[in-house]
Amino acid sequence: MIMNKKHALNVVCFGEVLWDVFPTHKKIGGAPLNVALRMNSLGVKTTMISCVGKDENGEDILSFLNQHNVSTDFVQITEKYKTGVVNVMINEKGNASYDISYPSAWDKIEKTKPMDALVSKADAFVFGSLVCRDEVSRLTLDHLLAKAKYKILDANLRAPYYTTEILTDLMLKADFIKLNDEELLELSKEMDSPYNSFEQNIKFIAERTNTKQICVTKGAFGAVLYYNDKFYYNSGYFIKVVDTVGAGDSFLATLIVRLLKGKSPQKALNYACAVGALVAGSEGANPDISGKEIKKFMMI
Ligand SMILES: OC[C@H]1O[C@](O)(CO)[C@@H](O)[C@@H]1O
Repeated sequence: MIMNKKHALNVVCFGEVLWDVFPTHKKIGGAPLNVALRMNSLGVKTTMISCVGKDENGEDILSFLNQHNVSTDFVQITEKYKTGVVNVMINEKGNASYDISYPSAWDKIEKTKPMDALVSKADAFVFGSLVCRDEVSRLTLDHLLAKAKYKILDANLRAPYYTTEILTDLMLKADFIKLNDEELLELSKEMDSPYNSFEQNIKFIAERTNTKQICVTKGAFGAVLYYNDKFYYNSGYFIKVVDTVGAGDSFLATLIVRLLKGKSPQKALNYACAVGALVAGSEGANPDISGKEIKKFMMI
């Protein structure tokens, strides 16, 4: 990755845009969209590649993104499929589970020529595994991965929509992998890791997938960053959890932006953990959080 503090950063996020439907209300969501919104709030020009249906939910997503200055030039509109909707269930600890409608418009992102130039010029390209559940979007992603210069995989495993084969392929192509602790364990086992420790499994995946940068989140207990052969740790910030929806997405967005801006890995990790905690302490995936609020929270 080329660290460049001077030019204005621009990032492309690829994948699901949808409405998270909670028992009493709905909130905008989709992991790559959550990343795009948070990066944008941190001052990075972000473009979303996705697809919505020709319906009210789709119009609402487009206007939300436009209001928040996330470019929608590459959000396709289809008459054949509905805009994505996800039923979100929150348990007593604030942890979420998802019922993700299929097929949704974002399963059908078609490859176009102008996307190639957009992606090849971007400082970073963010994608996840859920978007691979349908062949149309998966092939488009595969094509774009060959163009992107810094590829960030946010695994975001959503059962039953992934296979170890697809995951391994995505990890092999990625320059940076983000997992949570459960995902690390699951993937290490699937890949026949002989280890039990966190660090050994991270190194194992790094070697197997030829990836120098891996970050693993640990919920309330912070995160571990393996960055060019060194480990960095943050043990978490205390927050009363409202719901964990999108906390990992905002964490990743913040971490990547800080690293791209040339901050030290440790400082970038600390800042990202604080943002993740603040999101978990608010409703939905995309609460507004100011720089002032983050700094104040980190001083507690
Ligand atoms: O992307 C699938 C689901 O995961 C989330 O992004 C949270 O990480 C939700 O907003 C969405 O419904």
